Amino acid sequence: MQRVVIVGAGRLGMVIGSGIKRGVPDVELHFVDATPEGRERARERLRAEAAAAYEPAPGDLTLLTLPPQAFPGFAAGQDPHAVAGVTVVSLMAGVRLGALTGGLRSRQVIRGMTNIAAQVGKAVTVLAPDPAVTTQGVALADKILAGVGSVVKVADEDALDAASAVVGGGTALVAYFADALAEFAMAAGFSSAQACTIALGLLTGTAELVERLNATPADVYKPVLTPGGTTAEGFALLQETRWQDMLRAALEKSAERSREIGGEVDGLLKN
Ligand SMILES: NC(=O)C1=CN([C@@H]2O[C@H](COP(=O)(O)OP(=O)(O)OC[C@H]3O[C@@H](n4cnc5c(N)ncnc54)[C@H](OP(=O)(O)O)[C@@H]3O)[C@@H](O)[C@H]2O)C=CC1
Ligand SMILES: O=C(O)[C@@H]1CCC=N1
Repeated sequence: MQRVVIVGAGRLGMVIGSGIKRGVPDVELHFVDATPEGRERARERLRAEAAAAYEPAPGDLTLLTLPPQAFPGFAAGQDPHAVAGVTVVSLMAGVRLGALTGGLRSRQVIRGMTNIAAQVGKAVTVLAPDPAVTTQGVALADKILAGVGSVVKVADEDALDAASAVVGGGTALVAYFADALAEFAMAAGFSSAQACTIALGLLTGTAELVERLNATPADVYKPVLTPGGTTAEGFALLQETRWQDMLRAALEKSAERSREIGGEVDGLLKN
């Protein structure tokens, strides 16, 4: 049975754990968490083993879902010989490969980013392996994370700061947008349940169209803009207010914060 150890039973750790339980067969799920509450959460909700100390075994896949700033303290307590036989995937925003490999004193490390859609098997996970990770290590990470959604591999870890913004935070942006649509429907007199049905239909219907038509999102929105019609009128206002530029700027802010967190963690590791 493949052991998967999730370090950090917080929001992301629990979601990934539940996605793995649901979507990946023959996995023995273990949690490590700093607090009794975190460990209890993992035991109760996921019926997983949970411990305070990280005790890796050769062949494990370890997923790091700690707060980035907690990584240096966590890494300092680890025995590099024990970690050597393990493939480690960090899902922490900003923490750079150099910090991960230096902190853990192992090169079997992959920097990744994912999102909470893992809970329903629909995450996108971006992986940037350290060049020294074995083929088996990459294949193991790929197999487990493919069980909770799609996997995208990149050679340059710089893409991971953008991924923090658009992949990690993207679910929040999409839900925030859908929330505005639902709010509009409610303000127009639809009940909260009806507004939710409308928002959900828009999210799933649009996603399915993009998928089934093998299209891009732009391919899907353009045919709705009937010349002289209602949607084009509203879109004109969005374009006037440079709404897409605003969204890009917000994503760039998030990516910048990811780079900044990377710097903070590098600083903590040096001290
Ligand atoms: N939330 C999300 O949607 C996403 C989060 N991420 C990344 O996941 C990581 C966690 O985020 P999130 O789940 O939101 O945060 P949470 O604070 O909910 O989870 C972090 C968990 O780690 C535990 N923890 C802290 N220090 C240690 C330690 N030394 N050893 C073991 N466990 C520890 C915390 O325990 P306690 O609370 O008791 O301190 C908590 O349970 C971050 O690095 C974030 O960048 C990435 C993509 C998406
Ligand atoms: O906001 C954060 O820092 C984390 C990483 C991406 C999503 N949540």
